[in-house]
Amino acid sequence: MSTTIETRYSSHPEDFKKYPTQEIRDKFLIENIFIPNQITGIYTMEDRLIVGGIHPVDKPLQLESVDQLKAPYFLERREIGIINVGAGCIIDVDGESINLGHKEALYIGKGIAQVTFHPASEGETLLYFNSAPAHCSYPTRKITQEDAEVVTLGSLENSNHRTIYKLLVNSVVDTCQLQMGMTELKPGSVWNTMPAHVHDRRMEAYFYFDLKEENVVSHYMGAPEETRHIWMKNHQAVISPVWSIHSGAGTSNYTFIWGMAGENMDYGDMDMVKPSELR
Ligand SMILES: O=C(O)C(=O)C[C@H](O)C(=O)CO
Ligand SMILES: [Zn+2]
Repeated sequence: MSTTIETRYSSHPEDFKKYPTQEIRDKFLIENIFIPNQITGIYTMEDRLIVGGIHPVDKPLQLESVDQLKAPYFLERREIGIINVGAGCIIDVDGESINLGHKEALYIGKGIAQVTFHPASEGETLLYFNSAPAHCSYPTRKITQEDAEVVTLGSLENSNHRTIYKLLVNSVVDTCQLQMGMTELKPGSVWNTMPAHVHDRRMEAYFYFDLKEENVVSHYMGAPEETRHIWMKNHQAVISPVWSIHSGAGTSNYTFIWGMAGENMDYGDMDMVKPSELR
């Protein structure tokens, strides 16, 4: 088996307040996203999102069903969004070969039985993915940065100047409940998602990359009135339950992928929190 998925259960916001550092890390941080010649991930009970990585090195990897799904194939009742954070590579989707470049996204809908990831001919193959339960089949689509809905937010003065590429959102592609995109911080800016927000309608996962070995991100989570932080490195992901803010400050700029699943498909549906209200 080259596909291994670990289950993580949900946490109550009142219990979360009592967690020591290691328990917060064990329950929310995903430290090892890329394992050579493996497809690995976490099946979180937060909206049943699967968060993972695909890292073929010297052989193609096939997306296989896992025990948690009790399904003949992975996408029998699911959709998946994949964002390439490594070298350009080929993905076979039901016999069609798709070339996916760096920072491009691929949406594959429910009902696709055969998905194979090939190692890049040059450079590392690093594919980050989110997968959510799906009620109907939408067509497979590659989404480039040119196809994305792009917004630039923040300012250098507030250390939060960043460009948001909305890749898998309902103005760009049809999905059942998955939304994904990528936010690039400009040099000199370190804060993402500040002012912070929550959205009871959708959980979220963040994956940090483009971060040099010596740099880290302090990711903030928890209810706005009682936050905690998790120190994160390059190529690590974090689960954000619906009651939690999700924001971070790095020791340099960086890029991150956000992905959401849940009740609605409205990217802008956020309950904003003023920086002065955070505790
Ligand atoms: O930097 C930001 O702000 C974001 O990227 C916010 C995320 O897209 C998000 O949290 C969407 O709900
Ligand atoms: Zn959010």
